[in-house]
Amino acid sequence: MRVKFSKMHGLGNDFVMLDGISQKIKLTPEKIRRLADRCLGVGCDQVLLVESPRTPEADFRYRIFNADGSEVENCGNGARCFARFVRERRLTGKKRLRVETAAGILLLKVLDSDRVSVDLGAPVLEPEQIPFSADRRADSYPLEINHETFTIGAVSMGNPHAVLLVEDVTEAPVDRLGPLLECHPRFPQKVNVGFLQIDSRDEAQLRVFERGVGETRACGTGACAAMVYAHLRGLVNDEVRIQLPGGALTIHWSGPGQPVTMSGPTTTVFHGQIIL
Ligand SMILES: N[C@@H](CCC[C@H](N)C(=O)O)C(=O)O
Repeated sequence: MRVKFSKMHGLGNDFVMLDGISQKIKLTPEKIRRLADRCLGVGCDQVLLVESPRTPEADFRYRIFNADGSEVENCGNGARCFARFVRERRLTGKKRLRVETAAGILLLKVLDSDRVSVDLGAPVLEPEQIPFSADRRADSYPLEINHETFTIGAVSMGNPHAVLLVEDVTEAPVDRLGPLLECHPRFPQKVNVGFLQIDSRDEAQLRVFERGVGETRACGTGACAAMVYAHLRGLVNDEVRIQLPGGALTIHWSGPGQPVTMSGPTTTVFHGQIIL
């Protein structure tokens, strides 16, 4: 099967974008792993597949696959690239889009200069819905890893996130703790792990070890989860500029029950074809 794709990225979090409306595409975990492989395929953190919606309220459905082949619920940087992709591929001319994901409907607004803003809805904080094993909901939780206790925040932005506060993000033990936390038994569906340094009430820095990928240059839902945790702890204002290794995102959240919005850039790198 010969498939057309676009290679895109949001702050260096990179994607192979597939139009599953104009072409018939049958993906398997093995094909996804090959597409994502940086030596044997195109190379990316996530493969994103655009399909027709299953509900009349949405313009499109988009499905998200991590580089390890697993299908996941949400991807913030991917949502921004999706909005640009469907317009570039002339699948729509709309600047406001409603897109169906496994996590529900996202509202996207195409702004000027290739920027897109995403309304990801309200964060989920109830442990069993994250899912995270805890007796009751709390702003932070003690978590034991190899006989050491860490304090974490647990938030779902449609997909699960753990957030740890660190003094210095450049020195954060991302490579050591990331894989241990990703597969921690208290997160039965595994978890994305964010290491957050607060610089002021309006600025922070973040590195994310992504479930099913490893450390990426940026994680949109990770930045939203980090904002939610910092806000719950009373450390930041309602709007924060979060600096990730690949660049900055602006995140807005005014508190529990309110939607989180994220805005940031999108880049198209090249278009190609591959035999899958
Ligand atoms: N890069 C993403 C998140 C992609 C999915 C994540 N790895 C998961 O397994 O939930 C983003 O920008 O949000």
